[in-house]
Amino acid sequence: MVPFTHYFHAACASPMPDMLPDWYPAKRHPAPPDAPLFDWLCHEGSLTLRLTEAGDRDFRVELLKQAPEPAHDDEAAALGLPPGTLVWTREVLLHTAGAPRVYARSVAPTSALGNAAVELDSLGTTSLGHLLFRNPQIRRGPIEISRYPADRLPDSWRSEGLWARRSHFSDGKLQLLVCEVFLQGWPLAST
Ligand SMILES: C=C(O[C@@H]1C=C(C(=O)O)C=C[C@H]1O)C(=O)O
Repeated sequence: MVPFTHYFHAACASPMPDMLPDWYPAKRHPAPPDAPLFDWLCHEGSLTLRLTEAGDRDFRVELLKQAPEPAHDDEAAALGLPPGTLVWTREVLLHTAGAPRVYARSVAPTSALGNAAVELDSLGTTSLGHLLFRNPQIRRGPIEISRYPADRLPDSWRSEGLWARRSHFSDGKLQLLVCEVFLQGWPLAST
């Protein structure tokens, strides 16, 4: 007979089901956050530029990771890919006014990096926003918002219920899904 403790440990060891984000078009979310965070989530222009201005030009990108990895299920669905497809992935922290304020994760099918492939691969700590917003061929799709699963965030910035937004950037060939999570302590005192 299998002892009770065996069942107990097996139950504790089993992975928690992945909490999924619940994306809604920003203006149709049933329980959106208050201003000014909602205004930041809905902002269609460059977040890099807005954060740079809000931090009085004290802005920098900290590169956490840039590598191919399996897409999360919601990312794969948004890009029309089978679950788990390997995608080009870039994760950064956007620092302004002396601290990380936003975690950003951008993913693209490796076959859809388009003409930007070389530039994307060599971005380093240059903001992706510079590349996206200086090219008039690249259009932003509608912004969606959701609370973001804590277990997808870097360890030191893990917190339940943080707000995120995502949108799709494309010039026809490039297919890039950019997700930005507003970290704890938001909004900035200056906003
Ligand atoms: C999309 C933008 O670029 C920002 C910069 C990123 C980066 O360097 O990886 C990622 C997402 C954005 O937060 C923007 O500035 O709006």
